[in-house]
Amino acid sequence: MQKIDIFDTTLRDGEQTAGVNLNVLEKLEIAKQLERLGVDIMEAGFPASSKGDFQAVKTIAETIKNSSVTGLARANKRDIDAAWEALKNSEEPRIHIFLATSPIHMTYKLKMTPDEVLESAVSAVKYAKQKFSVVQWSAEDACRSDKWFLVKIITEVIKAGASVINVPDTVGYRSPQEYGGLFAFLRNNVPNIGNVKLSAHCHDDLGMAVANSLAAIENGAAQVEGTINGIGERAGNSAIEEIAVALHIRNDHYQAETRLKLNEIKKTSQLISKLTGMVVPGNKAVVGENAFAHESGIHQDGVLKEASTYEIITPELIGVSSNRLVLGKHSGRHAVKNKIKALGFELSEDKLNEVFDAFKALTDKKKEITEDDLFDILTEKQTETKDMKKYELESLQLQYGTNNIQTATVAVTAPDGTYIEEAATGAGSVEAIYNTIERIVAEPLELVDYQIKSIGGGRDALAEVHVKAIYDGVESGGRGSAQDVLEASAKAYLNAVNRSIVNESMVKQKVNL
Ligand SMILES: CC(=O)SCCNC(=O)CCNC(=O)[C@H](O)C(C)(C)COP(=O)(O)OP(=O)(O)OC[C@H]1O[C@@H](n2cnc3c(N)ncnc32)[C@H](O)[C@@H]1OP(=O)(O)O
Ligand SMILES: CC(C)C(=O)C(=O)O
Ligand SMILES: [Mg+2]
Repeated sequence: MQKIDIFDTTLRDGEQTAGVNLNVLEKLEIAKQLERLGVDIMEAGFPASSKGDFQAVKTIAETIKNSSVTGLARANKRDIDAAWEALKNSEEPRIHIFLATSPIHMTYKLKMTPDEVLESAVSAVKYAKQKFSVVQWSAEDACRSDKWFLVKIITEVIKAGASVINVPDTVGYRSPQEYGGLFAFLRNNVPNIGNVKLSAHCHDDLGMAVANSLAAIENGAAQVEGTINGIGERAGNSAIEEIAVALHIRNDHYQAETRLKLNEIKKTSQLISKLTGMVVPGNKAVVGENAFAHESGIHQDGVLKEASTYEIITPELIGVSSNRLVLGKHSGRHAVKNKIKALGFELSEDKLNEVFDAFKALTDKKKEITEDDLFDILTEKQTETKDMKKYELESLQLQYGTNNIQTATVAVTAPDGTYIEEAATGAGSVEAIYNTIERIVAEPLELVDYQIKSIGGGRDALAEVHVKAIYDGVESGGRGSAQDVLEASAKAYLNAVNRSIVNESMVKQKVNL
């Protein structure tokens, strides 16, 4: 099994993400977590770029013991000196010098000839080698460079003292086949390539960063660079967690491994998302909120029977406690039944069908059905008195205006089966509804208490209303839940009426006995 070094650049290339700016303490916290994750090398920043970054790299270099710490430098003495001052007290002082080698960058950005670039790279590496035990050199924009020029400059910087050669796809331009091919080409054509480690550094402009990094490994890269959650300049860098998990899950194919503690991945991802403000998309591979969530009935059924039917990665592998079966529009009976059991309910097949129907009806109104929603359906279904005829809400309509008297129109089916529709007004919407219901029901009705709360969280949470009312001289509690507070209010009031009717009839039955 080949060992692949993980070079994490979350604190340097990751921090180059537009809008991200980490202070020293935030960088230090991330560095400690990267050390716990077990990255081999962390690039803590670019010491010459600012006082803050210099201080961050120095603090991290002096704190972290179980990962090597490095810093970026341009090919000039000032940057190399700044890097040395920041890194000299680290366990293994290591510098990362870069210089662009592509015609586009040399001509327009550096305004240097290839010979000047070669000379500058060699003298920077020689200078750095007098101070640092490990010098890494990167050919910026290597993938748009002339490959024979790459051979020439890499040969010379190795002679000058570089022990790691990085071949970045700076603008995410290459396909996996091409990028892997470039590594094979360099291995075959740079005479002293055997003296160094080859490193891959990919960007995600065309969505191929991770695939390219894996292709580099297949063609001799012994180090891969990237960031957690794939953050970074423009479309970002290779996501380290994806590379590491791919190597682990497909080690039959890659025959390579890292020393990362994979069960620290989720925590690391969450910390970095929190401190950078870069939200991880739900469908992101490995660390997305939905990476272990199943919504559709056929998948949920499969996962309940055997998780590996639809999971190639176990949640525990990356430090997530369990998968999630999300109850929603696409869920089937198996998953609902499983959740009902987990909530402690034993239902007959008939009751299960009723609950399932109510569940499906709710999915037309709500995206995700929470445990609280299901519990609400279950308690409603378990406690309803089926054999008793009662008032049922058919429709509710409100006319509302901030400075108006409110008007409600309520339609119900009465216990004798007749359809009744009434309208009434009130100072508020609930009062208008309750005045209308009082007109509908046969006996006098009086509201004693009204309370409302939400079931679960979120904007689409169900509303639950509890009332106390006296109907025909009998006091009863009533409850109603619905996504709309006014519908829940109407249901609760009618429920109180129905329960008074039931209570009254039970008392009568006892008297008759
Ligand atoms: C591919 C990458 O990710 S490379 C890393 C990119 N990261 C960053 O740029 C983040 C930090 N950068 C900064 O804070 C600033 O750019 C600094 C402090 C480094 C430099 O700032 P300034 O001196 O104002 O220069 P500015 O950024 O405008 O221009 C860059 C200069 O460096 C030169 N340069 C670029 N790369 C290199 C290199 N590898 N070696 C030497 N010089 C270089 C450019 O040609 C340009 O030189 P010029 O001023 O003679 O035209
Ligand atoms: C500094 C270099 C390695 C870089 O980030 C790139 O080329 O993308
Ligand atoms: Mg980069």
